[in-house]
Amino acid sequence: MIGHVLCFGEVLLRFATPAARLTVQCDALDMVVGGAEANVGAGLASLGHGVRMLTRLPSSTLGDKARAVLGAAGVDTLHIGRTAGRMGLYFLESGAGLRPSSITYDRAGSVFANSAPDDFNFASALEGARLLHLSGITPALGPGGVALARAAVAAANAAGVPICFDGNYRALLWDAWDSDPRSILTDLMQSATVMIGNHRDISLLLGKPFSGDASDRRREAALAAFEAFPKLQLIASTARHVVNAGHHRIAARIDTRDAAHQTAEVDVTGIVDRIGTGDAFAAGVLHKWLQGADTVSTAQAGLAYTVLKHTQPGDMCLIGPAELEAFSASGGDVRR
Ligand SMILES: O=C(O)C(=O)C[C@H](O)[C@H](O)COP(=O)(O)O
Repeated sequence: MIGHVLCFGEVLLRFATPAARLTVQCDALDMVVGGAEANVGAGLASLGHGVRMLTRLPSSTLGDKARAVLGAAGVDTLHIGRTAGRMGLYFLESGAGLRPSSITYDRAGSVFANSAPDDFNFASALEGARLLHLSGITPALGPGGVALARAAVAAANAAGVPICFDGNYRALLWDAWDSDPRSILTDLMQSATVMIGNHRDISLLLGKPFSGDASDRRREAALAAFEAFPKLQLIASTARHVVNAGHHRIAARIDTRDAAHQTAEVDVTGIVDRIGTGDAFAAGVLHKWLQGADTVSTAQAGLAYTVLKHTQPGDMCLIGPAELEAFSASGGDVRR
């Protein structure tokens, strides 16, 4: 495979209560395959890019299921290692109205979390790659996850492959061990060319407050990040205002060293599934970044892909390029 995006991270199974139900009210849960980096990979593959997944899965029917779903999305799964052990899981209790959804992780000791850098052939998976995508979830898994993220980044640097890093801050994971997210994430960000994250993520990284939603605050944060991280070329973020669980207002923003563009806000009502929408945003942005597009069309594609994901159940956005290009903020009637 040549010219692919390599996605590195844990693939999970999600077990979700049906719409609006509490766990205590359910006898059955819906199972889908997810995981932040896998979601970005499935989105990019659906948009027509070559994508390879680098991870490790259990040699069980659960691992088979995860690999089959990625393969069906068009992702190259040949570099996925298999070994005895457990699958990382997460449980989603679906919110409704003013009651937000909540997530319970059950992923400690998974095959991926227990892996060592030597369990992966980074150099071979990166051969011919245009980009390595990873996120702040891998180092949040514990000291072993930090070692994995560092090894992936070092291998990409050695191979001259640019890196996209999605902050994906997960307090539940960082708080579960004696972690120092600022120093770990700041160190990884030194190697990033593309950052998916907003002014609050930059605040965490730099230890400076950039609160407030005004556009100039966001620009100030972006410029501080460009100064702190020498390789960084592009920062992509969303501005999300939550009205209730089924209604958000979302804008997309792209900052480069010398330009910024923030789209108009889109009213997203009747949300079917909010999980994975950040990853869909990343996929939409990278889709255009890989084409060398300008800030305006990159922001628009990120916005369109994340808005479209809100209409789809599951973690992954499997919408193709034609529908992405045809997206209009006012929706439309049945196409026939
Ligand atoms: O939390 C994790 O570790 C996961 O990987 C599970 C989900 O697949 C992603 O969290 C989705 O992320 P969003 O696109 O930000 O909703």
